[in-house]
Amino acid sequence: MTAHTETVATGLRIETFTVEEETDTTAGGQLSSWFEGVSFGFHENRRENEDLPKLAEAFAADRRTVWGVYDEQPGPHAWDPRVPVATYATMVNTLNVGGGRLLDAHLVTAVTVRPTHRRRGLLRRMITSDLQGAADRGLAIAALTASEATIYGRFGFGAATFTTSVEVDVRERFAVTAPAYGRVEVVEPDAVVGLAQEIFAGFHGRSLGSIGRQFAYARRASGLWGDERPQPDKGVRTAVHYDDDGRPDGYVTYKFAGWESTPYTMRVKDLVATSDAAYLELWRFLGSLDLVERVSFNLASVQDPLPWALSDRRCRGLLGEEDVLWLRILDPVAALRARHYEADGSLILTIADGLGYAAGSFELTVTDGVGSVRTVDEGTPADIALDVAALGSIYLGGVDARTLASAGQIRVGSPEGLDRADHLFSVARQPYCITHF
Ligand SMILES: CC(=O)SCCNC(=O)CCNC(=O)[C@H](O)C(C)(C)COP(=O)(O)OP(=O)(O)OC[C@H]1O[C@@H](n2cnc3c(N)ncnc32)[C@H](O)[C@@H]1OP(=O)(O)O
Repeated sequence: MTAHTETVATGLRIETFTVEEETDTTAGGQLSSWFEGVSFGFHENRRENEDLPKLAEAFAADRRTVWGVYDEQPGPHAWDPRVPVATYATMVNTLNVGGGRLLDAHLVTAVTVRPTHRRRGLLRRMITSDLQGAADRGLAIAALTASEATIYGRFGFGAATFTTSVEVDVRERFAVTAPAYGRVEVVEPDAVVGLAQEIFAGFHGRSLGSIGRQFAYARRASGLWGDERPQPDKGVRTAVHYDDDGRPDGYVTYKFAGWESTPYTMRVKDLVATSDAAYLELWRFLGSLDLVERVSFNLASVQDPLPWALSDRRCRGLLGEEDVLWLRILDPVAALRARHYEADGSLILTIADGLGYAAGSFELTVTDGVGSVRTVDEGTPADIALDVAALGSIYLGGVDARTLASAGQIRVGSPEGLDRADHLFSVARQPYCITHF
């Protein structure tokens, strides 16, 4: 259902619409054509018409708003003008901001601009208009996962959470030393969806930096849906760990890389645990898979306990680190108030924001882990001065203020002020987001 249409440049029309259960999913319809645009932008296969109803159901459940830019003056033989030359989508889900607090965040996804229309300001047009709308609706934070690290800083987003890619040698020398508990069951895909949602909810509530998952996630994790299409991926298997009282406290879904791929490798698709102990039990299970020599996992925490729980820590090889969540603070007062703090103190910070939303000087005072924020006069000497993108990076504690000061991203009023900034924003457990959207 189209909510809004606007001409953005000569011959270019922007349309935003929401997806509902009754949305037309036939080939050539608005939604089907929009998916064609997204698939083109990410170099994926064309969509199968039969998949559309399931994708529409997922988008309706997520309450997504979808944007398309249409070329009204296509050249001769140009592709179907119903297929947008630029796409964009948003939804709201929760971000764990520490201490078990969940804050609604504005999530941006499916951003593409056709090569024939790139670098003419279409992304800028969509994202600035969208961020304004999110700010108007009172959302304090926007978030995305970025295809390239060079795109979103200019719009005020900073990299905020990180994961590591690991490869674990699970041959004879692999052994988890932590005491064993509970039991593992292999579970059928149909049962996985509910279990995955339940276990993820437990993880989400206790994990700083976690983003709530969209409708399709549990289906993809279980193999009911494949990565490319909402059709079963019959190679995906799931094991669920139950604690000593029979409560599910973790699951892992995995897929064999094939007999041609040596060493024989099992790829973890999704691994969610509600406690460190359950996490290690799932690794004990993965290490017990016969005929498998290596297990790969690309969403491990940067503070992964696994090597410390192995009798031979060198079984676990570190391949690299990736940024996951990028945050854009839209309302610094609301965002800084919402966050849980592990230390008390006060700080004056001056924020620069090219788009204006977060610009100003603020005093943050934390008492018993709860922040209160007030605006202060512009001339007030600041302890730290930073761009809103740098604030997004330190907001969850994924990088400390000192590191950003060393990198020239934070200007320091006094060494003591930097100490306080470090103290206030630091976290014992690094933020950990295992949701891509
Ligand atoms: C949240 C997500 O969905 S992440 C996925 C992002 N999408 C992709 O990676 C798919 C492939 N790429 C694309 O579709 C496009 O190149 C996009 C969406 C990245 C950029 O769209 P465009 O319409 O070309 O961007 P636009 O013209 O508005 O550029 C805005 C600014 O960003 C800069 N920019 C755009 N893309 C990039 C890039 N890939 N790397 C560095 N800078 C970029 C432009 O130079 C411009 O800078 P300026 O305003 O400071 O001069």
